[in-house]
Amino acid sequence: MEQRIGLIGLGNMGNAILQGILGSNVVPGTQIYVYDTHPEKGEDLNKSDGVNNLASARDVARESDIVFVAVKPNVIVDVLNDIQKELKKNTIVVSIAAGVTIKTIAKSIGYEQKIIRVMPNTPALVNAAMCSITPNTEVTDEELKIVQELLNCIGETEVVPEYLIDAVIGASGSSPAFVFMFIEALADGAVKGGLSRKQAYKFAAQAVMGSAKLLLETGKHPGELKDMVCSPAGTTIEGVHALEEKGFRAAIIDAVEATIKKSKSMAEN
Ligand SMILES: NC(=O)C1=CN([C@@H]2O[C@H](COP(=O)(O)OP(=O)(O)OC[C@H]3O[C@@H](n4cnc5c(N)ncnc54)[C@H](O)[C@@H]3O)[C@@H](O)[C@H]2O)C=CC1
Ligand SMILES: O=C(O)[C@@H]1CCC=N1
Repeated sequence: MEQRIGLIGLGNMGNAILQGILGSNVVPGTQIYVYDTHPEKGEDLNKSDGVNNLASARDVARESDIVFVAVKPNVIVDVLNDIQKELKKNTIVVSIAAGVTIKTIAKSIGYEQKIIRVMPNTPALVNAAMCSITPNTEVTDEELKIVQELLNCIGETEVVPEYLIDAVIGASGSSPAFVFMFIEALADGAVKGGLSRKQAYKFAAQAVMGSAKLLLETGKHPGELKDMVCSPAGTTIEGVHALEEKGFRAAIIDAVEATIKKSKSMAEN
């Protein structure tokens, strides 16, 4: 890929995107420009991968054709206002901030700028992210494909209209936290049954990963896959009953709904 890539913010997500791109060799390190207010985050990269660790967000914006802005939602507007003058007409600005709309971004950098909102998740750290992608009307199909190709370095992508990003946050942006709580609870139960903590995490995590893989690869309905586990008068149906009694599904739907509500309220502010 000939585009020069910028990354502003090298925290959990910025660093995951950077490592994914570097690992895939889609773009060489020398064609990547980064800035974080903690410059030490980019220093080692500079030495080992040739990544350009620059002195300001403005410098990154000036050098890049595609700029990923991976800072927290409460600072993104300041960063966008800061870099606005350095953007070229064709520079694509990619925001991964939760609850920050394309309109808010455009207000800072101009309504004619090419903008893409992406909602990734932390499995990006192991190249297993699920990312939604939403371009504004200035982005061409070819440009969208280029950004999709970059994001494929960290996982899977789906294009969605902007009004559905809140739901994506519930389903995949925030949900890794819920899944980790589930794995922790499964392991706690297994430890109660006598399994060592270390083995309990391995059994529980592998079961979650394997189940997700089974669903994705077979395309079967989750209910059908659940039924395949439940032998008549067996062990699993006892556990299913216990979960239903405790309102397991309703608790998860409530959690996703709470996430969506918060995301919408952030967008309104
Ligand atoms: N953590 C997650 O699971 C997900 C986060 N996001 C979004 O990703 C964005 C970043 O989140 P994280 O990586 O988790 O946060 P983080 O706190 O790990 O990283 C933010 C980074 O930005 C740097 N930074 C702060 N102000 C800056 C500035 N003015 N210029 C340059 N760098 C600056 C910080 O030093 C830090 O390294 C947020 O907007 C969040 O909504 C989206 C999906 C999932
Ligand atoms: O909690 C948050 O706001 C971010 C967005 C999605 C996951 N983490």
